Amino acid sequence: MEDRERQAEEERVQRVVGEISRRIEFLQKHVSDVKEDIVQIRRNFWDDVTVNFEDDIEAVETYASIKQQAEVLSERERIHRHAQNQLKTLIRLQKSPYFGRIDFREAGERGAEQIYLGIGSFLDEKEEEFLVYDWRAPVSSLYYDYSPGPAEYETPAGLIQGTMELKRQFIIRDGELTSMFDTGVTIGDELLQEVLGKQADGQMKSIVATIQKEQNRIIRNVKNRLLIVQGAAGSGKTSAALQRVAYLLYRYRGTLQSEQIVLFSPNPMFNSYISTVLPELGEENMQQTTFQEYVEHRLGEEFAVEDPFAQMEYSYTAMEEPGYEARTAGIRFKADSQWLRVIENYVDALRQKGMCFRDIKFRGRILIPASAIEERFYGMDSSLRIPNRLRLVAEWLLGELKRLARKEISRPWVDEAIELLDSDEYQRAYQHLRRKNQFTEETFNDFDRERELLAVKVVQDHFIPLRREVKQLGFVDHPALYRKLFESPQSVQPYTEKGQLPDFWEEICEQTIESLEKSVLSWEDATPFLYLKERVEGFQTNTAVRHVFIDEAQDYSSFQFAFIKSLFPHARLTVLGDINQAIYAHSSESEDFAGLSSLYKEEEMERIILTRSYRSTRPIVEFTSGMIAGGDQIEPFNRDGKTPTVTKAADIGDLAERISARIGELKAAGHRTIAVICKTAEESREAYALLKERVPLRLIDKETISFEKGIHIIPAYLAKGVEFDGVILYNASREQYGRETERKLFYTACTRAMHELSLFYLNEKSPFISELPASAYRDE
Ligand SMILES: Nc1ncnc2c1ncn2[C@@H]1O[C@H](COP(=O)(O)OP(=O)(O)OP(=O)(O)O)[C@@H](O)[C@H]1O
Repeated sequence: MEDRERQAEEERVQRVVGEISRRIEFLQKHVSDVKEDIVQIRRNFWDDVTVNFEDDIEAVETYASIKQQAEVLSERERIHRHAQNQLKTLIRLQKSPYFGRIDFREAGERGAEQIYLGIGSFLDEKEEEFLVYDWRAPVSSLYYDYSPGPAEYETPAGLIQGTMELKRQFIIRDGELTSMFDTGVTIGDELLQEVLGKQADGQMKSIVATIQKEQNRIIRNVKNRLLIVQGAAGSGKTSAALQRVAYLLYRYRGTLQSEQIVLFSPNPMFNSYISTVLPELGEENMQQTTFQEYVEHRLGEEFAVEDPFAQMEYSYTAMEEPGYEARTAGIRFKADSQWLRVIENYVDALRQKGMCFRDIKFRGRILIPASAIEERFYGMDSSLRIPNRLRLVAEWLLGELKRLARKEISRPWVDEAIELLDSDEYQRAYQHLRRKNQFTEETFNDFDRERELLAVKVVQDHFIPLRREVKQLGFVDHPALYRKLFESPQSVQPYTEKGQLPDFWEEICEQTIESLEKSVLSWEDATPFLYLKERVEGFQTNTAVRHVFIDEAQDYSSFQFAFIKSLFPHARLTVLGDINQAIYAHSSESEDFAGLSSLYKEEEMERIILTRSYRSTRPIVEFTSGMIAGGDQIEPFNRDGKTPTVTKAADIGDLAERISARIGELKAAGHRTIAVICKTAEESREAYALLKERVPLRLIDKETISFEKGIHIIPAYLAKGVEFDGVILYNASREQYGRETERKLFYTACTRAMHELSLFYLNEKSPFISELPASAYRDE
């Protein structure tokens, strides 16, 4: 019976692959014909349009004819693009047309329908029968949500109920069926075992064939404005997020484009790590950015902005430096929604008084003093919103500049500038006068007129940057506005609720002023400063974006969430995070990202918790979950492996010796991606200097943008979100990981390991290890 089933499935695979091959052949011919058409149209473009500009009517006809021809071309190009995308999907389907089958009998029907699932749909030649269903089709959700028995799925037309009679999985490689198994409750432990047991190759993979039920809820959620996913390390948050992007693009095809989806990633390297998942699924990548990149882009060049990694480096290395406690308290306070309210209250108060303006200067002279701008601003009706008032002030300033430009013409510098003009400019002025018939034929008079014309031009040119500045509201002194909040410890009092301020406030003010004076914006000030600027100028929102994804969301502050929400007012938000990996000094402390969820109504949001961890072997999960509160809730996927090792090194030379030997062992065991994880960039550089003579390795820093297989040295905070076959903790000593604030960083580092985890240390091992039961690791 089993053999017969298998034979039938093999035959079906052959038949479907055969049909796909025929379709590919047909489509290739079609693509090449269309391409030929496009080449022809481009070549003969001007032959096929009638160009005649003799009079207005002819010109209109010419325009219409060009437009029509351009439309024909763009239609052919669209067909070409579409056919090529189809071709790409078919080529992938040809290798592996499907990965699953369900037999589903709808209630009231006699027979069951066989539904085969793959990465895209494929119809038979007559376009009547689905030989393969897209994994995102409504019926496909049965596969992910149910085991054989009663089952139901939602369609746009309503709920469909019935019975699933069979659920089967296939592995098809290069068009051949290599294995198949009928599965029960979860989706094929066998298949998952196989997938998870593989070596990493430096790129994240799609999980389409083995999506788990909980993950499917994340992928298919379309009801809520805010979806919060709290999931253990390695529980598939990023994987589910990317599958979700693919799902949304399918479900809303025709109305949703990939550019309307934005993903905030933890660092630039992460972008490269995940970049192949969507193309593998036949979709284009969404927009990817980091929050830092976004902030810097919006801030322009007003300040040198400290980057978040420099702040992190400070947090983990400067504990003994003076001012550390104050700065840390400042980082936390400025990330909180309390600080957001202070800024809101401050902006409200600015309607009455306190705005800061800059003098408008020209060649070292003040043309319009800040006081005049202020007078104008506060002379307006105070019920007008600040951004509207600023627009009116700008208009007034442009008028003033026009008036002042006329006065400027008689100044001596203008003569000098005219002297420096090249002959073309003279020629143009001369032509201009001629055209306007302003020549009088009296040489002296003409000379004066020419000089006047050139003077007007010179002044206008020199005023261009001033006018631009005014249009961009450059007369508002934002740094001074922000600075005023810190001028004295009392400055901020009127805007706080119940006068609440953090410890060390006086020192925080001093530190902030010191940094602003150097025109450096600390990372903790970057978002608040930008928020203040946007509130004053009027928020420049992005209304085109429909979905925003925030990965590693535990590293965002309440302030940053509020900012993102204001930036994308029409977007739905999917945030994915793990509170146990919150490694920034300002990180969210609560599981449901309280700062964020308070911005939404309860009925607008959904929370999903993922507790199953897929990345690491059972012994690694048992080791790492022991370090964190609530770790007993984390359920390892049952994959066996070696117990983590903890090795003491006698001295730094011995450490290098042992680590290079372990790298050799890991390589010999077939591991392709290996990371030596350090606490900071500083320690990574040290480790690199020590190891580079012994083993070829690559030092990863915050500038690194590509992720590849090989051996890496990497600071823990940059290893966020990525994974390695083998992880070596460079120095898991008490000195490096002894403070409570370092626990989550340590946990994040250890949870990057898929198959093997080795920890080394000098002197005394970290208490996060010694607290664990002795059976969780092997002392060496
Ligand atoms: N359903 C699944 N089928 C196969 N592999 C899976 C599945 N879910 C997760 N994985 C694998 O588990 C690993 C971890 O997934 P992912 O990086 O998405 O987890 P994460 O929750 O984002 O982790 P972290 O918080 O530690 O960054 C990846 O190798 C991924 O391919």
